[in-house]
Amino acid sequence: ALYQQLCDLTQSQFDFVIVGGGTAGTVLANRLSEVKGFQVLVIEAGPSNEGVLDAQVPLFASKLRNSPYDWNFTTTPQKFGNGRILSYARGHILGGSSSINAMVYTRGSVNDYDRWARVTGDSGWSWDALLPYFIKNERFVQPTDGRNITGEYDPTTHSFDGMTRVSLPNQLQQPFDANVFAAADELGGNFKFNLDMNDGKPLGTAWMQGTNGGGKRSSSATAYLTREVLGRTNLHVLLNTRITRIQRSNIPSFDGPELGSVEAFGNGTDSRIFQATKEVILSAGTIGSPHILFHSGIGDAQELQSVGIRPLVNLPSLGKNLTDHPFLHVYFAAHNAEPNVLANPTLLAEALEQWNSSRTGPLSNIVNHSVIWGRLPNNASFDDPSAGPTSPHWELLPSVNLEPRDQPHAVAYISLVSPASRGTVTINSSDPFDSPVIDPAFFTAPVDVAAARDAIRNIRNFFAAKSWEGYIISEAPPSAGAGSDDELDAFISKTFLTTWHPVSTAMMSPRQADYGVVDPNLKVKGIRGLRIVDASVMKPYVVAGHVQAAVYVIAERAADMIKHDWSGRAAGGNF
Ligand SMILES: Cc1cc2nc3c(=O)[nH]c(=O)nc-3n(C[C@H](O)[C@H](O)[C@H](O)COP(=O)(O)OP(=O)(O)OC[C@H]3O[C@@H](n4cnc5c(N)ncnc54)[C@H](O)[C@@H]3O)c2cc1C
Repeated sequence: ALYQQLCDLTQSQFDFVIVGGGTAGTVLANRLSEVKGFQVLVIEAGPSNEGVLDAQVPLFASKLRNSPYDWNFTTTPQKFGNGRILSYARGHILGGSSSINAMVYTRGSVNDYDRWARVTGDSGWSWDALLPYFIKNERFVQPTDGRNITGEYDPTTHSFDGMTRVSLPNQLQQPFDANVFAAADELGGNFKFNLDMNDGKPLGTAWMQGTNGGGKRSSSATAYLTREVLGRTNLHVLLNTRITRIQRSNIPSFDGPELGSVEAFGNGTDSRIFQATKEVILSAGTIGSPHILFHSGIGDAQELQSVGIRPLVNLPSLGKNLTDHPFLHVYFAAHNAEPNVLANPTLLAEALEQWNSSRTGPLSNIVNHSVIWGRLPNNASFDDPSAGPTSPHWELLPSVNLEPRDQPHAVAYISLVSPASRGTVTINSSDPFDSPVIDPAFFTAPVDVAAARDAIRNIRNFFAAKSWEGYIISEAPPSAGAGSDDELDAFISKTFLTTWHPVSTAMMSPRQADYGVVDPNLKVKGIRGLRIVDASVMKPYVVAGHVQAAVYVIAERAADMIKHDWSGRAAGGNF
């Protein structure tokens, strides 16, 4: 059942209490409640995703940022950005960030996951071992324009009966899309055509795939918490309720949790304690999970004491290793560029009518229709921060005319997907309602600056291809004319943003390691009965791609681990 507010739920004790109904939390809610003997509670701070148009129409995704469906965090002043502060979106809605994200679906590379397996000592985190979970998660569907998509993807890479809808662009944007692939064929090399970027070897130019199906966003809420799932009598989803702390359980139990209760606050002043008899599972995300743990006395003991929190478990790695992908925009003035639907009220009204009636047209698309993944040259004078030769250093996302600018334009969004910089999440007060202090420390590793320069030079080469003659006029401000390393660095420093992919603040480490936050089974070190299942556990290497697919497989695998650990012990267990 779905409860809109704290006072609607009378039951206080459950087998599992999942904190955060986001991308990972809703997967767990679905999978754990498949076991009829498990009583499962999910607590989400945000409201329902039902009826939120901006969370349904793919091209409206950007309207969800700086809205009530966003936690509206900001970063600390960024050193490389001359003190600039960035807004740092995180989903505050059922489905979490999967309900507000840009819907790009990329799995990452074979090397990314094989590195996780190597550094955690658990082969279950390798690409081959996780492949069944990608398959379990994905449901590939046809685009809504009904075109023949042969040659735009490799069907053998995909699953057609999983949960999260994945598709190709629902309507092509011509001549832009055709030009992208003509330029890729013309230039080859870094840009050569790749039939499917999701087969573990993403390098090259590929058609974009997104978590939208039937012309609508497919979030973890729409895919995993369907009406039928919400109808299960053993699943309870509580909205608009914020968890501030995890505490010692007052239920005496030999194999039950040590920290088995959570402190919950509703939208008013009402508060309650919920008890888990088996496990509390933190799925509050890369920012939310460490934030709750700090206020529960878990983290670096000295840092906690300095803000007046009594330490319970000393875990110095918590909140460290924040890893994110910096983001840049490079603009090119363009002739005949396809119109900006979002900026023209007449076109927007027509497009919305089309979307309402058939889920087709420009609003049914995610922002990008294609993507280019590339690597720094082999002779680069830095230690390679990537996971290996199948992992890109940068991603170029060619797009057209989607931002309010004076001139029609093409734009390349650049994401640096194998960064070496590491930041932190900390707290500066003992009040759990105060925002955490977020420092992604972008570009503090020089190799990240080198990768950004290389990406900018590559997108210039790409748009200089003959295939763009008559379309691209010239590079536009603010990057136009920045040629030397120093000039490029100045442009990067003035303009970089985030791709909103923070991970690793509660990283995995081998079971016996005295660093790290969770073991390879995602159990918090030094505490019984507490797991973390979300993007924060990625061993301090983000996948070289957009991260939601990785979060889905982490959650799917975690659900199997949890079922396995409690199988036979679930009252009336039913597998
Ligand atoms: C604007 C944006 C664009 C993105 N674009 C893409 C993209 O195109 N492709 C891609 O692959 N990835 C993208 N990402 C990243 C991806 O969506 C996230 O990495 C992923 O969804 C994170 O999943 P999670 O389960 O770790 O956290 P989330 O999905 O963020 O879930 C955490 C949940 O916990 C809840 N919560 C937090 N604190 C509390 C608390 N104290 N009490 C109760 N509930 C709490 C939150 O409200 C949220 O619902 C984007 C992210 C953002 C924000």
